[in-house]
Amino acid sequence: MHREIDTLILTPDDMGRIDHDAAASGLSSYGLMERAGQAVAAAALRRFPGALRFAVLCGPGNNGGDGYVAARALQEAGAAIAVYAFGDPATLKGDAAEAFGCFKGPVFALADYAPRVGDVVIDALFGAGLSRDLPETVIRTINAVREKVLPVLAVDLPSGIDGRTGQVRGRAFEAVATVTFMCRKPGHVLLPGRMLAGDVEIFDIGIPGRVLARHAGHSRVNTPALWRVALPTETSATHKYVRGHLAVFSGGATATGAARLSALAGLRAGAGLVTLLSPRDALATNAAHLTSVMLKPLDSEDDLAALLEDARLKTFVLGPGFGHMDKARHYVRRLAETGRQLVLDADGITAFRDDPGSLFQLFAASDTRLVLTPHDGEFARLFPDLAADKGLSKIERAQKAAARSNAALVLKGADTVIAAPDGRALVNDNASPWLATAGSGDVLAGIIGAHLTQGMPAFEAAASAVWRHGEAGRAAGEGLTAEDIVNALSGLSEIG
Ligand SMILES: NC(=O)C1=CN([C@@H]2O[C@H](COP(=O)(O)OP(=O)(O)OC[C@H]3O[C@@H](n4cnc5c(N)ncnc54)[C@H](O)[C@@H]3O)[C@@H](O)[C@H]2O)[C@@H](O)CC1
Ligand SMILES: Nc1ncnc2c1ncn2[C@@H]1O[C@H](COP(=O)(O)OP(=O)(O)O)[C@@H](O)[C@H]1O
Ligand SMILES: [K+]
Repeated sequence: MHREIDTLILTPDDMGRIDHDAAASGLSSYGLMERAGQAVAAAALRRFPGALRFAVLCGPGNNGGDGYVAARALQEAGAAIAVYAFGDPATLKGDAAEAFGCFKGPVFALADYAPRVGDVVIDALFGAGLSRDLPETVIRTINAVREKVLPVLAVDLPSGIDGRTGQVRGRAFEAVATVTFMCRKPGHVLLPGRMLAGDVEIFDIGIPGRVLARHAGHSRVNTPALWRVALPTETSATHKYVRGHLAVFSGGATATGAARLSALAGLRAGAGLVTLLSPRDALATNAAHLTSVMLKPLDSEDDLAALLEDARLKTFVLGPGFGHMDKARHYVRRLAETGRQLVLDADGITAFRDDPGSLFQLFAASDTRLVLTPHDGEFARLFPDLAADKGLSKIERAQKAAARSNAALVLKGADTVIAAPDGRALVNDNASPWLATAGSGDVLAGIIGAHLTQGMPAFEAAASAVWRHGEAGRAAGEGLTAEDIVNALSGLSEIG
């Protein structure tokens, strides 16, 4: 069953406020730590029944406190353990000091840990509180553990991952699995953190949902439950114009493939009709490759103006293989001024690199009608300051860009983030690495266009399209081409 907290992404700051609030409402904070440590021990025993020894590495804060609880629980279960501390455990405070006090056994200095084959490492050095690059002693330990290729179970986050951004602070453990508490943090879903965390187990340590909800921001993992209600419903009264008419701009004679991929994807993703708008010099090439997609000549702004007299044409995709920067800008202006919805991708984005503000201005005063689908390189062309700000997480970067452009923003990659101007953000996690193939982004643009033209709001259209693109990539399997992603779209079982 879907539970709201399974999709929430909370920053370490959110989590700090939640802890504080939970304590203020009478919940024992040591009780939370006790349950956290017990969950870690249970995961360790379940995952590593053949461990010769659990090396529990404990840090100077509450993450270390969880480690001492886990060490005690493992000891009580009869497992062999060895506990190593970074810093003097006598200086621990609060709950962590209590957890240390309850552990009866020797604690050695971290620098003395010599990893040996058969060890399973429980990494309780740093979690949400990591605030700067790791100290040298810890880096040496991580290197020694990695050298011996020992399995690591991380508590909350692998040490070295910044929980807010997913970036590595100097060096990080690579965990087989990570046990975290209540909700995922950005560090579990954004790269490279996601790769280094392994399987993420989310354990409920008993913080009430109402306390979580009070401090939860607008970030979620992209799942169908979040947009399923906005999906178009098929009834027997459906006809092709109800399902919308999507138009895709083709590039010139030598660059037509990308737009055809978008167009075909649009049709498979449910647009009732799709028309490819093609320069005359590319008509013959396009015609030779198209059957169900319709074809119309279009060479100039005047041609476009005539076309736009048909009010049923509400949704456009511009960018894949388009080529002409001036034309792109002029066409986009026309589309904006006549109230059309637009997916702007690839060359369509690059066309505004010298004056991104002019693009944002065109779509500023309305509901969200623009979807921007940049990869990192294209993003930097429209939002150079945000791209350069290394202090921002990918989620924050996308949120700021969406607000500035009044667009639904799809910041692509293996950890695609979809953001809305009102601050909502979804991180996608169902994409297979095989999606990194030429034309894959063109397919995505077509799916988004199809969802828009069927009446979904921009943010939901984009989020559901990214998810379907991911599912289609999985279904198509290893070695897929962009054509395979398109074909897999129609074979997908009902969403979610
Ligand atoms: N509700 C929750 O969120 C709960 C959190 N718990 C645990 O508490 C952890 C967070 O605890 P803390 O906020 O104490 O944070 P951490 O234990 O992650 O680390 C904080 C300590 O490390 C120091 N520090 C930070 N970066 C350092 C660096 N680069 N070099 C040297 N020292 C550094 C800080 O000064 C502080 O003493 C979570 O990750 C989780 O494991 C659990 O106890 C259960 C409840
Ligand atoms: N390593 C990866 N894992 C999963 N998805 C990826 C990966 N790399 C790229 N993608 C996805 O593949 C698509 C590539 O789009 P894009 O960069 O525009 O490429 P192209 O222009 O070749 O179509 C995007 O949807 C992106 O999110
Ligand atoms: K940790």
